[in-house]
Formats: sequence, C-alpha cells, structure tokens
Amino acid sequence: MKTTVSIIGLGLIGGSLGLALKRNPDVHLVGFDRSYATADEAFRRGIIDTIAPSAKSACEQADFVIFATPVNTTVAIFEEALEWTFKEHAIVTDTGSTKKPIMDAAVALQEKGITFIGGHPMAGSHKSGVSAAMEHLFENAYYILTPSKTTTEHQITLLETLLETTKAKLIVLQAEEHDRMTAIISHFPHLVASSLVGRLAAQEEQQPFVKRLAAGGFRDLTRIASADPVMWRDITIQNRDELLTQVDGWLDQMNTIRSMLVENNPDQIFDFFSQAKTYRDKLPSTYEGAVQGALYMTFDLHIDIPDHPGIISEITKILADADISLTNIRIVETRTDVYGILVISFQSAAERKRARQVLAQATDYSMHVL
Ligand SMILES: NC(=O)c1ccc[n+]([C@@H]2O[C@H](COP(=O)([O-])OP(=O)(O)OC[C@H]3O[C@@H](n4cnc5c(N)ncnc54)[C@H](O)[C@@H]3O)[C@@H](O)[C@H]2O)c1
Ligand SMILES: O=C(O)C(=O)C[C@]1(C(=O)O)C=C[C@@H](O)C=C1
Repeated sequence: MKTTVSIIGLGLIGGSLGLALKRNPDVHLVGFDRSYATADEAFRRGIIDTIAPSAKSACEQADFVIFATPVNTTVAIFEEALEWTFKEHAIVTDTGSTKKPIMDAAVALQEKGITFIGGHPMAGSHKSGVSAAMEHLFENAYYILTPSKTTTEHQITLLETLLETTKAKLIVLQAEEHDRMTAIISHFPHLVASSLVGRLAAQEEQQPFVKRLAAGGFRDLTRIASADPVMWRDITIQNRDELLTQVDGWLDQMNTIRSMLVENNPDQIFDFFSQAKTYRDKLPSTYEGAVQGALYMTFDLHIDIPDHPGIISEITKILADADISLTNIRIVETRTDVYGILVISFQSAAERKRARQVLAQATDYSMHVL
C-alpha cells in the first residue's frame, strides 16, 4: 500500500516538494491547484500522479496533506476544511513562511481531531510557479517544524520520515521563535530590498541614466525584490508585529549612520564597515563541505572567462552533460578583449565541487571559490 500525499498549491515550493517526495517509490502524489494549467503542468512534469478536482477531494484521500499556498490562502482554506472529512490518522502540514498565525488557524482543525504540524522549508527563490520547481531545492537547507502542544513524538517522526527524501535538515521550533528569527533574516531584509528598488525608482526622473548603472552590488542586494508580491504581502501582514520591531531597530541604526556621516570621522566609518565585515565573514558560509547556515546560502563558483560569444552556452553544456544543475548564473564584469567573471551558483558544496572538477577537465579557465 502506497502512502498518499496531497499537495495543495503546486507552485515553486509545492512543486519542488512533490519532486523530492517522488524519490520515494512508495509515495502516491495527488495535487490540487486553483489554476488547472498549473496542476496540468505538474502532472506532465511527473511531479504528481493524479490531479484532484478540489482541495476537499485532495485532503479527504490523503495520509499526509501539505499546504503550499500563500499564507493567507492557507488560513482561508483551513476554515473551509472544517467541513471536510480527513482520514483518521492523516497528518496535515504546510510550508508557509510564517508560523504563529498558521498554528493559530489550525487550532480549530485540531479541535476536530485533525493533526496539524507547521512546516517551513528555509530555501526558496525569487522565482515562483511550478515551472521554477526543482527536486534539489531543499537539500541541506533547514526545514523547520512547529508542532503544537498536542502533537505526539510519533506524529513528528512520521512527518520527518516522509520529508527525509527532501534531504533537508529538519529541526523543531516554537512558532513564535520561528517568526522572530525569520523576521530578522528573511522578512525584514525583503522589505529593505524592495525599498531600495523603490528609492531607485523614485529618483529615476532626476537621474534617468542611473538604473543602467545598477550593477553587481545593487543587483545582489535586491534580487529578492523580484519575488511574488502576493506571497510577500501575506507574509508581511502575518508577521507585522515582528516586522515593526525590526523597522524600529533599523530606524535607530539609520539615525546612528546619519550621525556618523555628519561627524565624518574616518575611524568611526572604518569601524562601522569593519565590524560588519568581521561578523558577515564569520557567518556559516560557502566553504567546501559547509552546512547551510544562518543565511540561505548559494554555493558560488567564480570562473574567469574570455569575453567571446557562446562562452556561457559552452560552460552550461559541459555542466548539463555531467548532469549538474545550477541555480543561478551571472556575469559580474565583462569588457571587450579582457577576461570577465562568470558566477555560477549550485545547490550544494558537493555539486559545486563536482562542477569544478568537470570544468577543470574540459577547459583551462581558472576558477575560484570565495
Ligand atoms: N518562494 C519561496 O522562497 C518560499 C520558501 C519557503 C516557503 N515559502 C512558502 O511556501 C508557500 C508557497 O510559496 P511558493 O513560492 O511556492 O508560491 P507560488 O506562487 O510559486 O505557488 C503557490 C501556488 O498556490 C496556488 N494557489 C493559490 N491559491 C490557491 C488556492 N486557493 N487553492 C489552491 N491553490 C492555490 C497558486 O496557483 C500557485 O500555484 C507560501 O506560503 C510561501 O510563504 C516560499
Ligand atoms: O532566496 C530567496 O529568494 C528567498 O527569498 C528565500 C527565502 C529567504 O528569505 O531566505 C524566502 C522566504 C522563505 O520563507 C524562505 C526562504
């Protein structure tokens, strides 16, 4: 007998989870998405085995239900689900970036005897939708579970066992603690990234050329501002209190920076940057064999490449032939007739190491891991 797992919401996270869970041949995957085109694409890509006609049908046939919908939608569906009949032993979970409001909304389901364990894989992308789904997305990433007071150890173990094929590092946290930490390292930085883009847009009229100058630093800092506004609207609403605390701290810090600029003391300015560098450099990082750290990490390989047409496809073909998937690719600097730097990101340090070996055999480009 196969284990039936239903995924509601087959976008980046639901789709990626489906691909990872399909590594287990004993799992039968049922999917539902409010967009039939999305469910159909998930089926055609082999992410799910069957398309359910409704969220109700998906829930009622499952041993495990995974909600991978925007967090306010998840809360809304929980209310409808009070009328549905789940299997007696079913375990319901979610993937939402916030946890306390989801756990609160699940109380009514738990009162009806339905087991709910909150979940949040701490890996993702600014891309959304099923077409961006990747089997390896969660490898080495932290995957946080937030059980409630009534959850048993056995139920947590059952969910952990199901999620093993994601190859994520499962950890258990309190929902409040989760929301405080994700405000610091994910939700507030997202507000900052979007506001930096807003500052650029607001000054474009006076400086029409400025956006063309937005190079590496600005792009690195604001990549996440290209993420789905619905997802981030919902997260911001649900984690508002923690975000207000972060905004207050940031305003204080900006005032300190303002004073520093007014005083214009070189030692003080040096210390400001030096302290940040020392702390940033000590964060769990991308060295070979590193485990995923406080930050969502990419495993970058820097390659010095001659600036000639076709160079990128040459390199991506070598990687594709070796079955190595990359998560991002960009050129940091190119000038005609000189070497540029191609930065390729991988899912894991092991994948990057393999890419380096394969490229070293096929080319004589020099490569660096920073
Ligand atoms: N994107 C990330 O980096 C990331 C990382 C970790 C967790 N999450 C969380 O995972 C969840 C999904 O995010 P995503 O990035 O996969 O978003 P997504 O936009 O790629 O996918 C969401 C899917 O849900 C579907 N959907 C929306 N309303 C629905 C409804 N009423 N019924 C059925 N399907 C519905 C959409 O059609 C879409 O296919 C969110 O709660 C998000 O907070 C996102
Ligand atoms: O890498 C990105 O694009 C992300 O924004 C991923 C990210 C994050 O902030 O780290 C975003 C939200 C999720 O809840 C988890 C991961």
